[in-house]
Amino acid sequence: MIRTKSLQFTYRDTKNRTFCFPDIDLPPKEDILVLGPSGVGKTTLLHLLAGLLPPKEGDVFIANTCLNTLTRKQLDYFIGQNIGLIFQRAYFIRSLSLLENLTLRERLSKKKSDHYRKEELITQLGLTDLQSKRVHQLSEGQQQRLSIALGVVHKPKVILADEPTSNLDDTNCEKVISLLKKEAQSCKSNLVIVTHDKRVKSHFDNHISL
Ligand SMILES: Nc1ncnc2c1ncn2[C@@H]1O[C@H](COP(=O)(O)OP(=O)(O)OP(=O)(O)O)[C@@H](O)[C@H]1O
Repeated sequence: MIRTKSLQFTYRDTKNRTFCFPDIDLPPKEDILVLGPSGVGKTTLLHLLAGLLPPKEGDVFIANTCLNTLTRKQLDYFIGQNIGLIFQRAYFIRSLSLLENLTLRERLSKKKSDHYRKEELITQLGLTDLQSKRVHQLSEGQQQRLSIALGVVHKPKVILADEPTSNLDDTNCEKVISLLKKEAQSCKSNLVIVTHDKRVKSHFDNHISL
């Protein structure tokens, strides 16, 4: 479940611009696209939902927890357990292999290690032959697919994906959309996707436009 109320945000160095976001009320297991022109604040909204940015005004509720009421330590733990963020630009430890990056993400969530799950994700994303490669040896599209695996490996309650298909060809775009939907379904998670990609829009009914 994701709920926001009267959410506003201002970046410290651009105080003359305040983003005011429409309220969101997303029941468990529902998915939604966030649409809008470049610069309107889509990524900012995603980062507010992920607890990475503190709102100037308003509240974010994830699974009935109001993020604003948590201490820094509680928030870090909550994010690790419940949020799966797939960044627009992928963040990895470049000196580690694909599999080692996944294992590290799983450890950070403090959830039980599940080797079968990692293998399954790697296979579904067509990365089987690459699992021992260091991340810097992967193509951009392969890194984007790894980024998706990192976002869902710990079975988060909320999957937040920022342009998850922008570097992918049609075949991999289809794979990623169906994997995200399947993961959201099997983990009973909400799925929120920021996108400009027409190929993604046709797969979802719900959207908010900023
Ligand atoms: N850390 C930051 N400090 C100051 N301004 C920022 C920061 N991050 C983003 N902005 C500005 O806030 C605005 C909204 O950025 P955001 O990335 O949320 O937009 P977006 O809708 O996701 O854009 P795009 O579709 O191009 O990715 C932009 O004008 C951007 O330059």
